[in-house]
Amino acid sequence: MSSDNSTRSSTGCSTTESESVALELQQLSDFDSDNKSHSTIGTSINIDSQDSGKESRTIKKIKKKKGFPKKKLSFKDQFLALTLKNWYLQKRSKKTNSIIYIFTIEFIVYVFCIGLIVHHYLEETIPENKNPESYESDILANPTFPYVDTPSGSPDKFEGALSAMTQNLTFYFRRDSNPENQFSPILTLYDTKESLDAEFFESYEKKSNPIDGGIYFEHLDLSPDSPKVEYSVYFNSTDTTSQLIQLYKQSQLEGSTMYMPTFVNAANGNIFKKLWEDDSSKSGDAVDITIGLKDFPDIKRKESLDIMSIELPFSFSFILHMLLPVFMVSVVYEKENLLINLMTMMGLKRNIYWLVNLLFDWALYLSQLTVFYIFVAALRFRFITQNNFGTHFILFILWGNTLIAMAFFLTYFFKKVKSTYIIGIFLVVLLTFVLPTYYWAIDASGSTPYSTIFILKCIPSIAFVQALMAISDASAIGQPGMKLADLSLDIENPGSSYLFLVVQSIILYLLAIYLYGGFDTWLNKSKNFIKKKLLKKKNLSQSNKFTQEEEEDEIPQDVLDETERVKKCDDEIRILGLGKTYPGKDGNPPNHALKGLNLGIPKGQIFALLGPNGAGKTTTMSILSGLIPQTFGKAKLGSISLNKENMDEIHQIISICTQEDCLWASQSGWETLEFFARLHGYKGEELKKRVTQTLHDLDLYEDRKKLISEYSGGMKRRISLGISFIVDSKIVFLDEPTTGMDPSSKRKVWNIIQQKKADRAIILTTHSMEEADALADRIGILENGKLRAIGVGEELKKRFGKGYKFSMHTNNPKNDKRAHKYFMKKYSNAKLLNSLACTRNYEIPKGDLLLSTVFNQFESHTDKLGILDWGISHTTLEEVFLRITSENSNAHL
Ligand SMILES: Nc1ncnc2c1ncn2[C@@H]1O[C@H](COP(=O)(O)OP(=O)(O)OP(=O)(O)O)[C@@H](O)[C@H]1O
Repeated sequence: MSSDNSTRSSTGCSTTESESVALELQQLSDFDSDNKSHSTIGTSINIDSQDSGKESRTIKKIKKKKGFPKKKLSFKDQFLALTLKNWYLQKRSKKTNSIIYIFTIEFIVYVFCIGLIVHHYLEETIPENKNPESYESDILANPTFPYVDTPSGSPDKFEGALSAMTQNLTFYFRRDSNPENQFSPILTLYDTKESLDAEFFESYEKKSNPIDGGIYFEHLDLSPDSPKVEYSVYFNSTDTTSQLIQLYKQSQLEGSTMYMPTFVNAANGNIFKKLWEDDSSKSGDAVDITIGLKDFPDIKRKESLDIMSIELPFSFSFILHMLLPVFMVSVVYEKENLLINLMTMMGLKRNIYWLVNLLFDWALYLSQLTVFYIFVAALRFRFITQNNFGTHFILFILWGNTLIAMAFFLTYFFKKVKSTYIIGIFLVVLLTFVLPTYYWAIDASGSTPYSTIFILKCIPSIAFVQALMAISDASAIGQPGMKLADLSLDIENPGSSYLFLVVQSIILYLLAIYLYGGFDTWLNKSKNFIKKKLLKKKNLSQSNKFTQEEEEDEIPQDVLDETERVKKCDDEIRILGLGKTYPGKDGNPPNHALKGLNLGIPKGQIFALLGPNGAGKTTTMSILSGLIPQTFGKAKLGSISLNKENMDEIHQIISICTQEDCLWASQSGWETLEFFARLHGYKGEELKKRVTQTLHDLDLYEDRKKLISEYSGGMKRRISLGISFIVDSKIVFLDEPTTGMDPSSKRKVWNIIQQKKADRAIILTTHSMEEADALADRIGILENGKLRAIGVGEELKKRFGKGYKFSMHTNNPKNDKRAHKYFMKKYSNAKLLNSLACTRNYEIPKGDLLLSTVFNQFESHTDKLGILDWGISHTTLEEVFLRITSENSNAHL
């Protein structure tokens, strides 16, 4: 088996491909003179970025020697290009974000309209004192208040009241209507302070059947060991009564018949009585009694129901949460349409991409916040009038930061815009209603352990809503509002939520950076160190496994020659032993998609990489453009070695026309090209000229203002091609650039590619043999991850073609038979391929035919044999392709 599969190498030895790869890798020192490591068979397979430190030193040297492109893509240019692109997209974001915006706007209108209606029409009247501060509440706070007998008839009523006091009842005394009993108070019980207030106010307004006073127990604990009582005495605030207060203060009570002190005495007397009745041993002990004096309510304040204080934590947190899917969608859209990859391959630095997105998200967030503040300020909601501005503004800023961090982090897990919308809205409902309601419920129970509150506040939305609720509560009716000084780090205080939000945003940003590979350079160094130390053995065994499998294949001479050439050449693109193994999934074995490719492409050349589906063409392009890392092997683009550390430099010298059209549907053709040109630093007139010229070349100038979504498939393909040529890159990758184009567009595109090749090295993959024939200076046929043939098109046809194709067309069936007889007589080795309606096609083996002889033979017999038309042609590239690929697939069977 091995002898059958061996082929003669240039030195005359029998060589297999795996040996050759090993050999090639041993000679990597020629390929990269500064890098002398990794040259043994086993370890050389895994060269990737282990030598990153050395590599960067190497690059610097080479840059000096060969003149690395002086014009580096600048931060400013990239920032400006991205900002303008985002601005164009935002202008038209109605299309992409319409559902969210409509939903949000409707909700805002709904909430604020209800707020307005309630604010203006559902007013509540609250009685209160004109001057509530006029009496000190503790003037009677004397625990050893003297006992005074209550007026006749009243003690019984106090008894009843006191027994009911355990339920915090309020009561008042009304003068008996019988003039004889006018100093005998009548006791009336009320169960709420509000109803008592209302009764007092009515009595004050009517000035008839006046109420003399009342008592409202704020605190009543008659436990024998530590009794504590707190109550307020209401009285009618007439001049006489005011004087009485003065008298009372001076303890000039003897002989007084006035009611107010009497009430106090009565209340105290009965409290003591109640206490000491049960335990006479305590008789005479001091009891902690706090007594306040309250004027009758004498004015009515109209207070509208401040709906915002009640619903704001939920409604506004919902509105702000709705920005989460909006933030996510813009990134996921660019991920789904491979736009982030395209922009990166075209030289965009990822950190600038995220920075511009961050700024745009902030702009959107702050605009929503401004709308909110304008509304609440215009309507004078207590949330804004009562609370210190800093308390809520700081909270909203911290929340904005956390929300954006959360959006960045979550985008990593989404691939499709549709699922982002659906799951995003579901998340919003969960985060704004379900979880906070749960938190509210358990918080209201008052017995939640600190640890539970802590865990719940680890969810960013709960930390935010908790703080918002606390600030709203602090400014609810009757509350003074919140000041910055009120904030603390206590877990139940909103201040702790601020800290939670800061920590959460930092964690989320770090996670997002990690997931998107922001720490890769740093991690790679550590990983490589560990790999070197610990996993050396594992790598060796994996590499050998692959090598053994490959030993069964033979390498054609032209491929071997190319390998030798690449080692010594100075081509713009040099690929040596490049391989890719995709890990096996769901129990499938790993897929060796590329098995040691050796190839060199000089400047000014178009190289067509042909191959059947799954041959490894796109994998090759993806590795070279840095989209995926190689599993083994090396490549150099210009003077830069292909590895992770050098990707930024590589992206500055390459451009790509991807297999899929990676375009923004809501950008115009002009804007798309302008964006990529700006990315590469073109400005002003030069930029305009370039975009105009490219659009003319692509025959799209007339349609430049149309949105990409209105372009046909062929037009989109042309714009994709335009992207790869609008910048001055040294290396261009064209992945099936003319798929779906009509023949005339195809030819135009071929012309453009031909014109642009002069100072570029171009790799073209295509399934169109006609295209490869028309464009390629050299052709490589890839099959099952290996190069099966390489050379100039004509050479390949000669080498792999079986001979010539001859066809003739006669004027009638009789002549058709005669002509066939004549032909077979002259070329007995020829094979009739097909015959239909007086047209016959033959295949003539190589070497049997001299074109001048054929010409003489048939030109002189055309009239005799009734031949209307005849022709002879070489084997087509398609036949070569089919032959090479079918031979190899047969060999594999
Ligand atoms: N991300 C991936 N994960 C696993 N296997 C992959 C992945 N991408 C490609 N492959 C496999 O690698 C092999 C080469 O695929 P590739 O896309 O490079 O072929 P291709 O020559 O470009 O094919 P086509 O002409 O259809 O575009 C195929 O077997 C394919 O299934």
